[in-house]
Order: sequence, then C-alpha cells, then structure tokens
Amino acid sequence: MFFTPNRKLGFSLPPSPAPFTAPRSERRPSDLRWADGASSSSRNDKDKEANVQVMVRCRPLSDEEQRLNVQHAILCNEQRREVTVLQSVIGRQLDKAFTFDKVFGPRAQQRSIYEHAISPIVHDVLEGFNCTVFAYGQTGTGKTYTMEGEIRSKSGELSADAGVTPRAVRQIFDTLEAQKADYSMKVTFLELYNEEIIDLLAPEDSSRSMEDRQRRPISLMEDGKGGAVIRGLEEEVVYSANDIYGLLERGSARRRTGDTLLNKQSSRSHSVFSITIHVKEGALGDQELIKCGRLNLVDLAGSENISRSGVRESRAREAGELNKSLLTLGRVITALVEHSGHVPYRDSKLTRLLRESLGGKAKTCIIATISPSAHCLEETLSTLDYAYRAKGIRNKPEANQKLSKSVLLKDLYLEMERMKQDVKAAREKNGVYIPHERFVQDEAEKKENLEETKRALHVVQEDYRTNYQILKEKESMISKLLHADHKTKSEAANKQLIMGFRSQLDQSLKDLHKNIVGSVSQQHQLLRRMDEHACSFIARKCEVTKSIESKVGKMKDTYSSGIAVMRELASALDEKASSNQEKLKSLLTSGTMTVENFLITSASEAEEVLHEIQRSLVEQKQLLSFSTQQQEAGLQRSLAATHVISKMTIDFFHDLENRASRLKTILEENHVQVSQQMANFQKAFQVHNNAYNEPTKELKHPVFIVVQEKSMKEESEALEKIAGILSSLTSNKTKMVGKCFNLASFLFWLLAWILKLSSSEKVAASMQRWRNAESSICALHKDYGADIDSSSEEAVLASHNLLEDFMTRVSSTDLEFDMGTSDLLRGVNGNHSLTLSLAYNRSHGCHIHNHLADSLLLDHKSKEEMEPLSALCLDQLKSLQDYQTENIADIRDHKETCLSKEYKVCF
Ligand SMILES: Nc1ncnc2c1ncn2[C@@H]1O[C@H](COP(=O)(O)OP(=O)(O)OP(=O)(O)O)[C@@H](O)[C@H]1O
Repeated sequence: MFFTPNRKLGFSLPPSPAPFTAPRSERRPSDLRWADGASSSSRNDKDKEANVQVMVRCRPLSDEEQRLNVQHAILCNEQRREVTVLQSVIGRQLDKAFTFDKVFGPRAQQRSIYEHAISPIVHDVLEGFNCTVFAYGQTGTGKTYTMEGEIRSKSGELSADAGVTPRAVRQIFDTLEAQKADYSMKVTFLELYNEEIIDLLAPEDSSRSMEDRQRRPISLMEDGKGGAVIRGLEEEVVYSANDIYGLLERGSARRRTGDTLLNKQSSRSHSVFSITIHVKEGALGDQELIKCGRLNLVDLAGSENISRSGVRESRAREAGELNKSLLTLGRVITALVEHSGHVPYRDSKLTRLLRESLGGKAKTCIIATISPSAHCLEETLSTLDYAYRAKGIRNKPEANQKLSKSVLLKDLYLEMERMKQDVKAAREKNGVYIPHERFVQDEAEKKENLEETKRALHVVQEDYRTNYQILKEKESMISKLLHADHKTKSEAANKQLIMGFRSQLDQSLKDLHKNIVGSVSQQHQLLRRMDEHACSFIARKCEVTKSIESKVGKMKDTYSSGIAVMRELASALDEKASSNQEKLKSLLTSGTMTVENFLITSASEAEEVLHEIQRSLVEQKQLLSFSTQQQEAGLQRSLAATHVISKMTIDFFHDLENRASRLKTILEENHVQVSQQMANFQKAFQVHNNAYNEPTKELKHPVFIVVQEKSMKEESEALEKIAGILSSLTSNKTKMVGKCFNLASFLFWLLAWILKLSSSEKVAASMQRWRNAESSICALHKDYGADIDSSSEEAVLASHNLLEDFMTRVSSTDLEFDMGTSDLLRGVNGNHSLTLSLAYNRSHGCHIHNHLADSLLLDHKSKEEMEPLSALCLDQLKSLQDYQTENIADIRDHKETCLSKEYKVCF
C-alpha cells in the first residue's frame, strides 16, 4: 500500500521520514493506493499469466455437531486434491466431485496449511510482488480461524492454533532478520461493513463517542489508473512481530461480530489486513534501490443465506449488504472467467478493493472454507461452485519496480509538505478545510469519476436506444401481419379444416367411447376375479404368517437361549483362560524360583568343592615338595655309593686286566715252550723212527715189511696227534685271551620328576568360568521371567478385550436381532422382506459363530504362543544342566589328573 503525495511521479512512498535508519513508531493518516499500475512495470514479468490459486479447507465437525450425530457429507482427498460432496446423504442420486489446487481435510493443522499453501506466497511478497490471500465461505466454516486463529499462546509465543496472518508475520520478520536486511514495514487494518470502510487501527479519540471513534468512515476513490485510493486510513510503522500481533489483537477486537445460529462469534464484516515492506537492495550507481512488496490478508464475511443463518430482523440489511458485495464478487469472477468486456468492479467496495488481486497484477490465493455437515450441503455446494469458477481467473503478476532512495526521499518531503498544508488549513479556518491543491486534485478525481459514470450512462443509453429500436421493429412486423390481405382467405381454409377435423374427432370419440365401455366391463370382471384371488391369497398369507410368526418366536427363543449359552461359554472361556494364564504364570514363577534356588545351591556347592580341591591341591603340593626333597637326598646318597662302587669296580678291572695280560703272557710262553717241546719231540721221534727203520729197509722179509709199514703208520698217527695238540693249544690260548677282557659297565640314571603345579591357576579359571555361567544364568532367568510375565499379561489382556468385544457384539447383535424380528413381524405380509430379514438374521448368526470361532482361535493361538516359550525355557534349563555337568566333569578330570601326578611322583 503506497502513499500518493504526487501522482505525477507515479510511484509510492513509505510513511517514515527515514525508513531505514533508527526506526521509531509512527502513525499517520494517509491516502492509500490499491492498484498502482505505474509502480509495477518490470518488463520481464509482463505477459506472464498465472491462475488464481484456489484451495479448499474443510473444518472438523464441532463438538455440538458430534453430540447431535450430524452426518458427514464431505470427503476430502488431499493427495488427489479432490473434494466430494456426498449428495446421497440427502437422498440425491449422484455425488459431486471438485478438484482444486490444494485440498485440506478436517485433520489438517494450521501449520501444515501455512507451510504448504501460504509460505511460498509470503516469499513472493519479499521478492517485491503484491499478493493477496482471502478466505471465502459460509459462516462458521473457519474463515477467521484459518486467517487469524489464536495469535499468541499464554506464554506470548506464536500459538499452535495461529492462522495465516500471524504465521506470515513471523516468516517475514524471520526472513528479513536472517538476511540482515535493511527494511521498513507498515500495516493497515480495515473493515468493510454495510459498504462503509472503517479503520480498525484508528487512534482512540477521547473527545468522540466510542462508536464514532471506532467507526470513522473512510473514503475510497479511484486513482484514474484502474486502482483505488483509500483516504484517511492509519498506517502503523512496525518493528517486530509482537508489534503486529498487538495491532491485530486490537483491530480484531474492534471488528463487528454477532451470533448467528451457525456461529456464536460470527464476523459480520469483511476485513483486510495489509503489510507493506520496503527492503533496501544493492545500489545502482550512487543510487540505493528499494524493493517493495505488499501482502493483503482478507477475511470475508460469511456467505450464508439469511434464513439459514438465522440473523435477526435488525441484521437483514447487514446480510443484504454483505451478500451484495459477495454477489458482486461472484459477478466479477464470472466476468473475468468468461472474458466479458465489462467487469463490474465498481459495483461494490469489496471488488474495488480487490481489483488488483482479481485479474490484476497481484498474485492471489483463495481459501474456500466448508463445513463437513450434511445440514450445510447446499451452502457447501454453492461455495465449491464459487471457488471452482474462481480457478479460471488469470492474473498477470508483476513485481513492483524498484525505487531509488532519492526519489523516495523526495516523495517523502512532498508528502510532509502536503500534510503541513493540511494542518495549516485546518488551523487557520473553522470546520474541515483542505488545501487548495488537494481540493483541485479531489475535484479532478471527482471529474474523472463523473466522466466514467457519464461513459457508463452513455453505454446504457445506447443499449436502451438499440433495444427500443428493435422493439419498434417487432411491433411494426406484428401489425403488418395482422393487417395483411390474405388474412380472410386463410381464415376460410382454416374453417373448412376445422369442420373436417371436428367430424373426424366426433367419430373417433364415438369409437373411443365404445372401446372404453367394453374395456370397463372387462375391467370389472378382471377386478372381481382379482378380488377373489386376493381374498384366497390373503387367507393363505394369514396362515403362512401365523406359522412364520410361531417359527420366528421359536427362533427367537432358540436364539436367546443360544446367546445365553454363548455368553456362559464365553465367560467360562474367559475364566478358564485367566486361570490357565494364572496357573502358567505361577508354574513359571515357581519353576524359575526352583531353577534359581537350584543354581544358587549348585553354585555354592561347586564353590565348596572347588575350595576343597584347591585345599587338597595345596596339601598335595606340600607333600610333593617334601617327597621331592627326600628323593633328592636318597639320590645323593645312591650317587655317592655308586661312585664308590664304580671306583672299586674300575680298580677290580684294572687288576683283572693285569692278571689277564700276565696270564696271556704265561699262556704264550707255555705255548712257545710246548710247541718247542713238541717240535723237539717230533724231531726226536722222527730220528728215532728213522734209526729204527733204516736197517730194516733192506730186509725184504714179509715180516719186516709188515713191521715197517706198521711203524710208519704209527709215526704218521703220532705226528697228526702232535699237530692236533698244537692247534688246540693255540685256540685255547685265543679263547682265554678273549674271555679275560669282557667286562660289563654299570650305568646309573636318576630321573627326577619335577612337578610344575599349575593346578591352582586352572582352578581359578574354572571358578571364574563358573561365576560367569552363574551370572549369565541369572540374566537369562530375569529376561525370560520378564518375557513370560509380559506375554502372560498380554494374553490375559487380549483375552479380556476379546471377551469385552464379544460381549458388546453379542448385545448389539441381540439388539439388532430384536429390531430385525419386530421388523419382520411388522412386514410379515411381504414374503420378500421376511426372506431378507431371515437372511440378515442368519448372516448375523453366522457372524456371531465366526466371532466365537475367532475368539477360540485366538485363545488357541495364545496357547500356541506360550508353548514355544515354555519349550525355550526347558531348553534353557537343559542346556544349563548340560553346562553344569560338563563343568563338574571338567573339575573331576582336573582333580584326577592332579591325583595321578601325585601318584606318579610318590611312585
Ligand atoms: N479447522 C478447524 N479446526 C478446529 N476448529 C475450527 C476449524 N475451523 C473452524 N473452527 C471453529 O469453528 C468456529 C467457527 O469458526 P470461525 O469463526 O473461524 O468461522 P467463520 O467462517 O469465520 O465464521 P463467520 O463468517 O461467521 O465469521 C470457531 O469456534 C472455530 O474455532
């Protein structure tokens, strides 16, 4: 929103004399331009058309509506951006679906709507665009909630229920501060009530009455360039989000509200809250540039019809006026969508204000709010039609042209000058005076307005003239026809035709009468027969009905008894399940307790055993060291004795050797002597023999020959014997020598057994292992104990829930059955309905059976779920036992090894 001190310059000014330095709070009435065509002229943006964004928000059912069980008639599909009106709930045949740019269902949160739909628009404002968000919808559908909501929580922070306006304010300040931007900001807040503009931020003037102060009317004028100027509206310069929140709260409190049947706090006016931001940008040469953007947030009054909303007598005009501006808004939308030559912006102040946003250079977003209630279906349809049409509006968004700081300052000075003149004129004269320049300007504006009105009048007069001409032409044609010559001829021909037609008609009517009489008698006969048939049919029906009644009675009894049995069964089932669970639980608790106790005792026993083993091992160790010492001493002694013995033996062998060598010498000497003696003997024998034989050689007497031969034989035998004696002497000598030197040597080896006793370390390791096992067993016990506990509790809970569910279903089915039976009895005349009811009851019976089966299945399932748990527990216990046995065997082995070592050492 821009100040317009000097139209010739063609751009706007911020109100602060020094907008970017040392800001201070300031308030000043001013003229505001709503569609400053000259200030928006970025060539790049031109000709880029964009449709108005239309989104729909459906509120949830209120507490009151929920209490009254009001039916839902709206389906919102956020993904498909589709709203479906379920017309079938009010008996119409077809449902109606609409697609929008965004759709938010009853669960949509304020934050999510803002982030998805509004945040990008606020971003565009900071980029220098003028943007408008407005909420449209029936009263009580959440327009004010969406636009404003609860601004601040009790702690002063932005509330979770804060609507579009407070969130946009927060985003603007956060962004500018994050950018460390040099900026100035101002806001206006106006109300449009009964076609009058009221400034909601006007200062409170104590000299005026409350009503007068708050409802000071403001004039809206055309600027001659397609825009609107609001004269006398307060602009507040703001420096923080909290400043704006304060102004919003103050302005909202001043808005006119009243209670209608549809909303306890219904806004009875349209409101427009605007934020204008100037941001200093980079410099162009030595000129600093300033970017300007504006955000308009519009909360329209409810679009209800008077009778439905229940406004009272005094408000009839109010509703009419509100509807007038909304109707004009509708016509403007239609004209824009259909590209009509004339768009009736001027027909209401609302459309004059929104001109820039509807088909202009601003970016626009419409939020259509609807109720999900079937009671509001007509209004919802009308809102959706309205919003759907608005989708077709095409704007040509253009960013505002950046201004140079010097131009801005110049305009500021002019503005100040203008205001000074205002003050001077007011001081010097009584009453309301305006400076001459302003008067001339106003006159020019009025002239312009007059010109435009004249132009419009001229168009209307032209239309009137053309239409009048057409009317005249038609009248003359009719009169010409009436007075034409061939009128009489055609009348005579017509008369003849009519006569012929009449006689034909008479004949046809007579035939028709005959036919009718015949068919009436036939009908009578038929009716009589039908009557008879009907009587017999009714009689048969009565019988069948009675039998069906009795059957239904029986069925009801059977069903009730069945239900009672099922109930008993169910409670028994529940009790059994609970007791089973309890038993299982106690069993598991006692089992775990036993295991725990057993483990504790085993652990202490094992510890004792280990201590025992350790003690005995220490003793054995002492024993071993003692025996080792003794062994050592004995060995020392044996070693000394052995030493002595070996010395004696060596001496003995030395002696023996000496003796043997001496014996050898003697033997050799003997041998030599004997050999010598034998040789001597042999020689002497041979000599002797020769001496004996020589004389007899000559004697050839046979006796001598015999004697001679005999002596020779004896001689050779004797020589042989001598040789044998000699050889046996030699061999005897060799044998004797060999035998003399064979001596055995004695070896004494002492094997010392040195026992390294590492058994104590092994025991310690074993102890540690045992302790680890014990702690892991305890942990295991705890875990599984907790698991078992929780699953048994869950099972009990599931069983209870099941039972409750079952009981509710049984009672509801009971109720339904009763209803069905009475329906059945009522409509027993129609076999078809009976069949349907029976089928229905049968299906319900099946349903109960299925449910029972389900519950049994669930119980079985919980039992099945418990089984693996118990098996797991048993497995764990078994593995625990195995582990324990293994450990004990280990200890035993160890003990035995130690004992065998001890034995070996002792041995
Ligand atoms: N989406 C929503 N979630 C929760 N409550 C909502 C929602 N929309 C509206 N309401 C509640 O419904 C009531 C009516 O809402 P609100 O006053 O905003 O309607 P409205 O359309 O502005 O009505 P009017 O045109 O009469 O001013 C309020 O109490 C509001 O808190």
